[in-house]
Amino acid sequence: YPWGYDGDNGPDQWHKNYPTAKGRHQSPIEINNKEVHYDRSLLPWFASYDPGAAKTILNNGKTCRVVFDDSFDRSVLRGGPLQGVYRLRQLHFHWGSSDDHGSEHVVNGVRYAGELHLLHWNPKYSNYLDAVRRTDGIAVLAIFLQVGKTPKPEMKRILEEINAIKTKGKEAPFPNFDPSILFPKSHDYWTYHGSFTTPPCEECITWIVLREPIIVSSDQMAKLRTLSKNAENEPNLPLVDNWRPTQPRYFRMVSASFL
Ligand SMILES: NS(=O)(=O)c1nccs1
Ligand SMILES: [Zn+2]
Repeated sequence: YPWGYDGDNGPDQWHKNYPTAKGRHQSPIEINNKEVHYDRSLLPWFASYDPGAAKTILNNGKTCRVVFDDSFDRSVLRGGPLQGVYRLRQLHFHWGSSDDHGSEHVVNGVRYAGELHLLHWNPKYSNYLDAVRRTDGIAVLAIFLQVGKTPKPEMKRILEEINAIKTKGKEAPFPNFDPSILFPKSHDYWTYHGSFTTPPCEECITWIVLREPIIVSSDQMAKLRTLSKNAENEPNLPLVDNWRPTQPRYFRMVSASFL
């Protein structure tokens, strides 16, 4: 079923074809200091990524995604709230139509210009599709994009490829890339149990949301907005505002790794 982010197939309608979208463990959520619980037993998280695992970059009409070889424990995330290692499968972005919004998670009322998601799956399950059916199947590391004067040079590599994947379905080789170069200095994080922020919205994700945003320039955000959600031979529809509004937290605890 075609779902999207606006009008009749937007986030408020997703539940009609994807009933889980109205579940009790949906993402994204608002993270408010007053409701966060500092958990001193939370461990630091570690990413050990092999640059050689990077394969391609693509525009799927919904986001810009970089895909990695996840056929063995080649690029993994471990520690933090996680048991064992989780395999890096892909990274992608969410962004707005202007710099004052675009992130999915909202921190103390602050919306960032965008949000980077690095998706990992638990290899204790036989494959990715099996992992998305398990509450501990997926781990997503989320990093906010904040607009500032001194852009992160490491974002350049991804943005240089944008011209090759302008329209839906376009894909380009993206070899030799270690996404940990995009990480901010601090590894402080919040963590909670939630879902995919896109349909079918399975509730299988341990979210690890970094407190420190990475700084991108307004031009870099504008570059992302030059992507189109239509295919090459269709009328141009800018790919912008591909973020889901925050969902009810219900009885979930958001834990912080920092005081
Ligand atoms: N935005 S997300 O990381 O929850 C995601 N949706 C589909 C694949 S990965
Ligand atoms: Zn995402």
